[in-house]
Amino acid sequence: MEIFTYMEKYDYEQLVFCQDKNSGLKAIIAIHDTTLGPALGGTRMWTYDSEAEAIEDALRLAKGMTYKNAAAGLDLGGGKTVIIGDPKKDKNPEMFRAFGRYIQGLNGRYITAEDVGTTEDDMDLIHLETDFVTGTSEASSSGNPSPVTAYGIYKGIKAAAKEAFGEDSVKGRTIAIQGVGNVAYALCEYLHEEGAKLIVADINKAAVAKAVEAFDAKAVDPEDIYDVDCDIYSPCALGATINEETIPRLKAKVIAGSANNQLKTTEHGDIIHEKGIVYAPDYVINSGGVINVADELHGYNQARAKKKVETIYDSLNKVFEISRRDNIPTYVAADRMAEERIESVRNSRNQFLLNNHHVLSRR
Ligand SMILES: NC(=O)C1=CN([C@@H]2O[C@H](COP(=O)(O)OP(=O)(O)OC[C@H]3O[C@@H](n4cnc5c(N)ncnc54)[C@H](O)[C@@H]3O)[C@@H](O)[C@H]2O)C=CC1
Ligand SMILES: CC(C)CC(=O)C(=O)O
Repeated sequence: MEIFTYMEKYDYEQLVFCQDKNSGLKAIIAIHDTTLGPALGGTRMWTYDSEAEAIEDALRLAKGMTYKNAAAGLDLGGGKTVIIGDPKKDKNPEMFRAFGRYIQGLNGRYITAEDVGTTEDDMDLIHLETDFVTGTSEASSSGNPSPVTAYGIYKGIKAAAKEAFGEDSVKGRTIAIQGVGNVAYALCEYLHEEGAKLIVADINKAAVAKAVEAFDAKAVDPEDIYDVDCDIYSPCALGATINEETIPRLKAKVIAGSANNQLKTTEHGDIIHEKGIVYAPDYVINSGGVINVADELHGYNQARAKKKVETIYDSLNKVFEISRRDNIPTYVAADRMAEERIESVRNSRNQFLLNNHHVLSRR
């Protein structure tokens, strides 16, 4: 990958490589766009096959955050970090403290949070070095975002069910859930409570066993989740599972889950649109977590955050309406919504304004 060519093509602002030999830290912070405000996005720790794969993941995830934060109506830009390593084996406190110092060095251009492979404890370690971190265990913090993300996914599944089946109840619907980690386990609780029939798959057998036991879910092998008879497919593991290989196998009328970057390419979004599948754009339906942690920046209020998360239902209705009206795929409708908001703010910032950080104010 020609990195500058790629950054220029998709308008990335900054890519930061962080290395600390002492702790083994190898992290990449990608900042996509800060038109709406500082870039907020989680830190993912994952075993990548190559450095190129890690860079690509950081870039794609950061751009997704720009659109997610814009579509959610937050005054925040988009960024994301990936730490290269196995979260089960390679973590140590010094690693997260070193990472915290790199974040501090960005002086507020980037604010981090949890994502796959990182925890509240990791955020606490980062917090020893910087205030530009959310989702810590402090009483004033919003804590782990996953349960709130799950609540937003539940509301979003209901909006998508209404679009596809004419009613938003999931009672009696069969829902195939890929990955039963932090978000999906909490999601299963909501769906089970309302009477949905659940089919689950995960590469972690213990996670599957827990869901089978708690929600009377049916378990299938990870590779078989695309073939099951279901009304709704809910991708809640990693991205790119909607692709040329899986689309012909999917029987669901709705795709709605928490994973980021679910479409392998935009072409796959076009194909599912043509097939009449209702796709809830990933960054709209999974914005509950970021809405929750962003609330912290104004002094966390749980009730206020929950109320805002519930607007995911209305945002998706708006996306479906635009998609129907203009006969465009839902991912295009969502992109338009997000881009219009960013553009309008960009255009309204066309006058010079002296602020605390401007070179003139140092005189
Ligand atoms: N945690 C949050 O608040 C948010 C999470 N997301 C996204 O939602 C997804 C899930 O996040 P979490 O639940 O926090 O992560 P997690 O790591 O707790 O759960 C992911 C689960 O997927 C499983 N998995 C991985 N590869 C798989 C495969 N090929 N087939 C089946 N299962 C597989 C893992 O074993 C794990 O149990 C991620 O894509 C994340 O980026 C998006 C927004 C917010
Ligand atoms: C986990 C969230 C708090 C932020 C994020 O990175 C996301 O929504 O993907």
